Amino acid sequence: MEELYLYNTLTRKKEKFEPITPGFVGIYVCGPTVYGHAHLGHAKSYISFDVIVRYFRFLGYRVRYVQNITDVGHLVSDADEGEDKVARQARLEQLEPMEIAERYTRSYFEDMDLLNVERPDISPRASGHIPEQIELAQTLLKKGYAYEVNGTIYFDVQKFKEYGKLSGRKLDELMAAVRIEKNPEKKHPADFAVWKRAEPGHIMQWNSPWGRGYPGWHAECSVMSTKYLGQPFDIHGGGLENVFPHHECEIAQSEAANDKPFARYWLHNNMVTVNGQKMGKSLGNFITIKDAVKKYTPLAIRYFVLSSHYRSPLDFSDQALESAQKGLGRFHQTFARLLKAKINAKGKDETFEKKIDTYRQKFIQAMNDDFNTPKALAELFEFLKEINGWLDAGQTVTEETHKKAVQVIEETAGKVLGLLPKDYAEFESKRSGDVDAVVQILIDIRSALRKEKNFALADEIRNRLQQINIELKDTSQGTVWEYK
Ligand SMILES: Nc1ncnc2c1ncn2[C@@H]1O[C@H](COP(=O)(O)OP(=O)(O)OP(=O)(O)O)[C@@H](O)[C@H]1O
Ligand SMILES: [Zn+2]
Repeated sequence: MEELYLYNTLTRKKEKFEPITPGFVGIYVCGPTVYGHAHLGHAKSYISFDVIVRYFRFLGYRVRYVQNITDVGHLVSDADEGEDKVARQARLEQLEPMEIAERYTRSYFEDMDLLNVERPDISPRASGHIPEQIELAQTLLKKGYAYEVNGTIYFDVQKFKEYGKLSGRKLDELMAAVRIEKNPEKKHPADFAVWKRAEPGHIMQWNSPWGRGYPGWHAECSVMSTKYLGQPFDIHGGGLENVFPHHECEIAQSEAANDKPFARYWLHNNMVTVNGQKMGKSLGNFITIKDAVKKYTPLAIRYFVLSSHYRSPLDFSDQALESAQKGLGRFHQTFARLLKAKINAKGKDETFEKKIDTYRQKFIQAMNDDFNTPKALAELFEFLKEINGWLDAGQTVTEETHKKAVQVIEETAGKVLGLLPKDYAEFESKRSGDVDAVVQILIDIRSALRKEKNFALADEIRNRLQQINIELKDTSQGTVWEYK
């Protein structure tokens, strides 16, 4: 198996990927908080991890991909304060919180399907794992890593010596950095709620050994990842802004509760920005995927995301998306040209086969270097240039080599990057076949008209075809046609 290197936020370096169980990869990625339609920021996160999962599968691993749905517990402020995001939206739309969660979960999957993002293997919901989250709080209390104040269970960060190892933050710095009003219930300002008591009027609440309450935001990811992947598991992913506090807290509570490392590799995607500022629901500077697809094709959005590295920020602009749309258009055009090319010899073309192997290898090399999609795409463009050269006049197009070129594009650009429409090959060959047949009928009628000296009507056929970019050429072998 190829050697794959990935950048691990935990160790701050690129490391060779070694699965915990040979041949298997367990990956957990923080999913959306379902209180609004997904935006282009989400597109970057979930397209990036989709390609990562697809690439592991391409390498031959069996992957279990778990991505949660946050339908409870994510408060308006990441620091345990304010209203629940889903409950707030329910109040605004005058619906049940679970109606909001259901509506936006469906909307999320609709959008991801459009963007050709494969569905995770398991999409667990926070509200479906309340007993597990209560159990986590109980274990932490029993082991002395947590304390109860009036029905809220706080994690005691000072008890967990490694707190800060992911984000590189130190407890005393955190103490100094707290700007928000100090919560008198907490022993240290960085302590966080594993379980919270429900204040009067809080809609989503459950029974617990400490009275009515609801889980803290970080608890769901700790319990749902390990429930389905075991502890430790291979890869934990999410957006960069979740390193602190979310992922730092997940590590603390899971490692404290189970005395085992939590996840081996931590992968974080950078942000989609607008004029340099993070695109976010709370910030109101977002473009929903539903709006974006009114102007750009879903695959152009996907291509836009993959044209920068997942760890690089990506600034949104109409201009950038327009150029992505054009770039992908060129890509599809050449691929269509390859599919439609006339094969004029049997067997293979050794020289071109070598080139195909080289480009396939270069694609793999780029992806093995921390999933470098911009580099992989650049290699594919070079490959397409070569294909154009190969197809240009006078070349022999051999059957086997043609098939191999198509296959390599299908597996790299299609299977791994997801940039080819699902039924592309079928659609293109069927469409070009139909056009061929129809134009041939017109060519035959035109010849008959010319024989009858009805030149006016014959010319009309030619001119009308020209208006739709189909050019007829009268050669010594008869009339042929091509796109202008
Ligand atoms: N602008 C963005 N660029 C890249 N990833 C993002 C962006 N915004 C959110 N994400 C990622 O999408 C995932 C789900 O985010 P979530 O729905 O919980 O919150 P959010 O949309 O960031 O909320 P808000 O926009 O209110 O901050 C997270 O992993 C998050 O890091
Ligand atoms: Zn999470």
